[in-house]
Amino acid sequence: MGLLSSLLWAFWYILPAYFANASPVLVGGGRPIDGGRTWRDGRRLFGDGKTWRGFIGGVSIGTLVGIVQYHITPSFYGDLRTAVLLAFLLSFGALLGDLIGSFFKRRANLPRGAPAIGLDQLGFLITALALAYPVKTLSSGQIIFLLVVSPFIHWGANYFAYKMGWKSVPW
Ligand SMILES: CC(C)=CCC/C(C)=C/CC/C(C)=C/CC/C(C)=C/COC[C@@H](COP(=O)(O)O)OC/C=C(\C)CC/C=C(\C)CC/C=C(\C)CCC=C(C)C
Ligand SMILES: Nc1ccn([C@@H]2O[C@H](COP(=O)(O)OP(=O)(O)OP(=O)(O)O)[C@@H](O)[C@H]2O)c(=O)n1
Ligand SMILES: [Mg+2]
Repeated sequence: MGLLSSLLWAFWYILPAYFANASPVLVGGGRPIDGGRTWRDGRRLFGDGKTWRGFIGGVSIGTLVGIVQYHITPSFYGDLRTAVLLAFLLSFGALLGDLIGSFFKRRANLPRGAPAIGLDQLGFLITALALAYPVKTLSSGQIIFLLVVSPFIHWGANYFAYKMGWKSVPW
C-alpha cells in the first residue's frame, strides 16, 4: 500500500472518533454527567461542558458514521459487526477521553471552556485509538500521522465552529 493511500485509510479509520468528538457541540446540552457533584477538592467532577446528551449523541453519531462507512468500503472492515464495533469503540473512546480530559482540567482548577493545549487535541484521540486497536490495528506510521495531524484538524474544526457561532471560544 502506497504511503498516501495508507494515510488516507488512517483518516478513514478515525472518522467516527472525529464525528463523535465534534457532534456534542451541536447536539449537546442539558443535564451534566456529574449532576453538579464536586470532587473532594470542592470543584466540579467534570463541569457543565459534559452532558449526557452530548455523550450519548456523540457516541450514536460516531457509530452511525461507521455504519455508513462500512457500506462505502465494506472490504476495509470485513463484516458489518466489525465495522459497528470499531465505530462504537472509537466513538465511546473519544467521548471518554474528552471526559477524562475535563476531569483533569477541573482538578487543575481550569474553568469550563478553558483551553488545555495538548489535552484538548489529543485526549479524545488517544483513548479512541486505544479502545479500537484490539478490533482493527493501524500501523505505527498511521498512528503517528493521526497524532501529528489531528491537532490541526481539531483547531480547524473549533475555529470553524466558533465562526459558525456554535462555540463561544475558537478552541
Ligand atoms: C486546518 C486543517 C488542516 C483542517 C481544517 C478541518 C476543518 C475546518 C474541519 C471542519 C469539520 C467540520 C465541518 C466540523 C463540524 C463542525 C463542528 C461541530 C466542529 C466542532 O468541533 C469541536 C471539537 C470539539 O471540541 P473539544 O475537542 O474541545 O471537545 O471537535 C473537534 C473536531 C474534530 C477533532 C474533528 C472534526 C472533523 C469532522 C467533524 C469530520 C470531517 C472530517 C475532516 C475535515 C477530515 C478529512 C476527512 C477525510 C476523509 C480526508
Ligand atoms: N460530553 C459532552 C462533551 C461536549 N459537550 C458540548 O460540546 C461543547 C464543547 O466541548 P468541549 O470543548 O470539550 O467542552 P468545554 O465547554 O470546553 O468544557 P471543558 O473545559 O471541560 O473542555 C461543550 O461546551 C458542550 O456544550 C457536551 O454537551 N457533552
Ligand atoms: Mg473544550
